[in-house]
Amino acid sequence: MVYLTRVEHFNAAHKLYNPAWSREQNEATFGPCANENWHGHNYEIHVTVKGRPDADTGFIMDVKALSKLIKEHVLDPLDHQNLNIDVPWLAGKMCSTEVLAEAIWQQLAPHISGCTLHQIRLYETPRIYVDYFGE
Ligand SMILES: Nc1nc2c(c(=O)[nH]1)N=C([C@H](O)[C@H](O)COP(=O)(O)OP(=O)(O)OP(=O)(O)O)CN2
Repeated sequence: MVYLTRVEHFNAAHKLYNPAWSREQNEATFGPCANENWHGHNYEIHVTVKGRPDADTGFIMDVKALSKLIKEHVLDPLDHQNLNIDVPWLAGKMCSTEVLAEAIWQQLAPHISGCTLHQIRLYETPRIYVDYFGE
């Protein structure tokens, strides 16, 4: 099995805020990440597919085609958006890195053909990242 990864990036605003909780509970749990007036991140996403290289092309899949799929289904909906407000498929969800990685998988997986989506690695900051394997 061979693993192929495409790295992309997007910028977005969000806050970590549970609307079912009081402001005090949100601030106690999430600290400055609960700031009502939002904060932003330069996210980096690593999308990994797995499969066997095709005998004719040597490709698991054309990585340029993978890049186009990521652009259409992930970057265009998320880049320069407010994750809590602007993205229909995140409506009602907590916008943590974990939840975002799972949601990105759900958006992308149905469009990968000829090989298998293996991993979404999502960096919220250079020091915080999540790996999601679809389970
Ligand atoms: N389990 C999680 N914990 C936290 C998440 C998350 O998505 N999952 N997110 C945050 C915040 O969004 C927060 O903004 C993180 O940014 P920051 O504090 O700047 O992160 P760094 O640790 O990289 O920055 P330092 O300058 O090194 O403190 C919080 N928790």
